Amino acid sequence: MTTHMKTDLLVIGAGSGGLSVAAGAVQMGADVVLLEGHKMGGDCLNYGCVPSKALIASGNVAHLQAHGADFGVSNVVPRVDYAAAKDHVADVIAQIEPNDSIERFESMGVHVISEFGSFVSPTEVQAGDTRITARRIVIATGSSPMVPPIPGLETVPYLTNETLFDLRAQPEHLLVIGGGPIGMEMAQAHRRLGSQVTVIEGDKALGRDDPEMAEIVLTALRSEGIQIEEDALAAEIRGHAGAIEVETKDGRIFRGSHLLMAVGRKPNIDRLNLEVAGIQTHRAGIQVDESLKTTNRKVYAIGDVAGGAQFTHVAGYHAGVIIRSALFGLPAKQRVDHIPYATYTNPELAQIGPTEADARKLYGAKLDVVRFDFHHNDRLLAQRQAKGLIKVMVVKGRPVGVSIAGPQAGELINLWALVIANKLKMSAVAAMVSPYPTVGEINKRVAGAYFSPKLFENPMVKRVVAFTQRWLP
Ligand SMILES: Cc1cc2nc3c(=O)[nH]c(=O)nc-3n(C[C@H](O)[C@H](O)[C@H](O)COP(=O)(O)OP(=O)(O)OC[C@H]3O[C@@H](n4cnc5c(N)ncnc54)[C@H](O)[C@@H]3O)c2cc1C
Ligand SMILES: NC(=O)c1ccc[n+]([C@@H]2O[C@H](COP(=O)([O-])OP(=O)(O)OC[C@H]3O[C@@H](n4cnc5c(N)ncnc54)[C@H](O)[C@@H]3O)[C@@H](O)[C@H]2O)c1
Repeated sequence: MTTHMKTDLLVIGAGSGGLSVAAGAVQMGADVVLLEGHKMGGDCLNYGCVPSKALIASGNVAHLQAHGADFGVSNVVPRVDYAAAKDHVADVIAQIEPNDSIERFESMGVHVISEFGSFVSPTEVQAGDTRITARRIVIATGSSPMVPPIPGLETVPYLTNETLFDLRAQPEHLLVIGGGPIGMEMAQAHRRLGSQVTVIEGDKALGRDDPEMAEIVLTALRSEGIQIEEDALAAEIRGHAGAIEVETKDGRIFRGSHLLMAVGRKPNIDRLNLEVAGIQTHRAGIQVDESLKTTNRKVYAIGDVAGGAQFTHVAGYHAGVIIRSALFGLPAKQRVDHIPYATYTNPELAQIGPTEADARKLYGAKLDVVRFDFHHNDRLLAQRQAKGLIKVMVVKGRPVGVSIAGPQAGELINLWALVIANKLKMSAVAAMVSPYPTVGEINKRVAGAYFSPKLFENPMVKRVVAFTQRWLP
């Protein structure tokens, strides 16, 4: 028997985006129903950011143990218990889980229904035995690993981000198809935990990033023993559990014990019955306008399913944009120029705004690019980690883009996220006093590098100083 409900706001999907909308809207007084058909917390908590960063942390500990000698502490061969590392991953998830739990959201006043939702009309969604009519609906159903139709793939056991973190037996040799962020992060974590690793990338590894910055990371990863094969499009897969073979289009053959597929994502739209609600899609996801409204003006789509940048902080940002519009009826448009992202390899890779090549196309001769090499940073020298580069793309004194490759790049980009979000100038960064010796001094030093030619190589400044010095008492 179907129960009927009415609500102000119906949120479909309880991942990074849906939870943020539900929490914000209910605390502002809206009546909110939240549907989750699988696990509260979505991909980020269960199969994405959280487990991947926890496994990277295990790998980093092993790496430190093996590289103490440079610091006067003998190297040891780390004794890795892969299953125990996975226990650590599960424990980290368990620590964060209560924040995303049904109990927490119900205690806030959200009505949570543990069912998948499917549109039955432009304003109604069926979830199990419940039919919900809502004034506004938010689709936040995320994405899933794309599994391409490579001949033979269906005949071998393979891992995705949804199964990797449950694997208890350490892969002897992990083959990773796809050299994007998922592939490279998991390749390094496994290498550091003692597996042999081969990355098979059809184009360029870390190909969305500035090639000069990506190269810094790839060189470091190769030096740890990760085999990274580029222009290696996987074309055929053969074998069985423990002995898998990948053949590329140009005939190269790679053999390993396990296979991880990390070739991108597909939007979770199959169950939604979008046609009945008049919601159009494209290849990457649900079609949305700048205010994140779909082709059904009462329905929004946010996060991964909206087909733009696929990051947890983007889903959270989208939530803020649509709350303004759905709850207060105010105009709200998303910005994309101020969205940073980072890849948590070691060294890390971070980006905000256009890369140097894209900025040159956009701004031509108006663009200044300033660089600062990490080997000038005393703190990183003390830690024997002083390899990296920051590049800032500046137009008329304002940074429009920043690329960072090096230790803590993901932390360093935070300052530039503030600067670009608030359209601050390079002078604001140069005016900051940064504590010595910190890695963060890099940000101030690159701003200094922008001004130093203007100050130190300027004949007018030299003339003014010489003149003033003659007259100063
Ligand atoms: C391995 C990996 C590592 C990552 N690392 C990072 C990182 O370090 N930093 C970062 O910013 N991002 C990272 N990401 C990306 C990040 O996980 C996603 O961008 C983020 O989870 C998207 O949030 P979302 O709300 O759009 O979707 P999700 O978090 O995927 O949530 C969608 C939810 O909707 C539910 N659902 C689907 N269909 C329905 C339906 N019909 N009815 C009801 N419920 C439904 C799903 O079960 C799911 O729980 C990573 C991703 C992966 C795979
Ligand atoms: N640190 C982070 O924030 C983080 C970490 C992991 C994932 N993510 C998110 O998840 C998304 C998906 O990550 P991803 O790494 O799966 O996808 P991706 O699209 O970024 O990279 C996939 C790679 O696979 C390659 N590829 C595709 N088909 C291939 C084939 N047949 N043979 C060989 N290579 C092939 C592509 O050329 C590409 O380089 C990211 O774009 C990002 O938004 C973020």
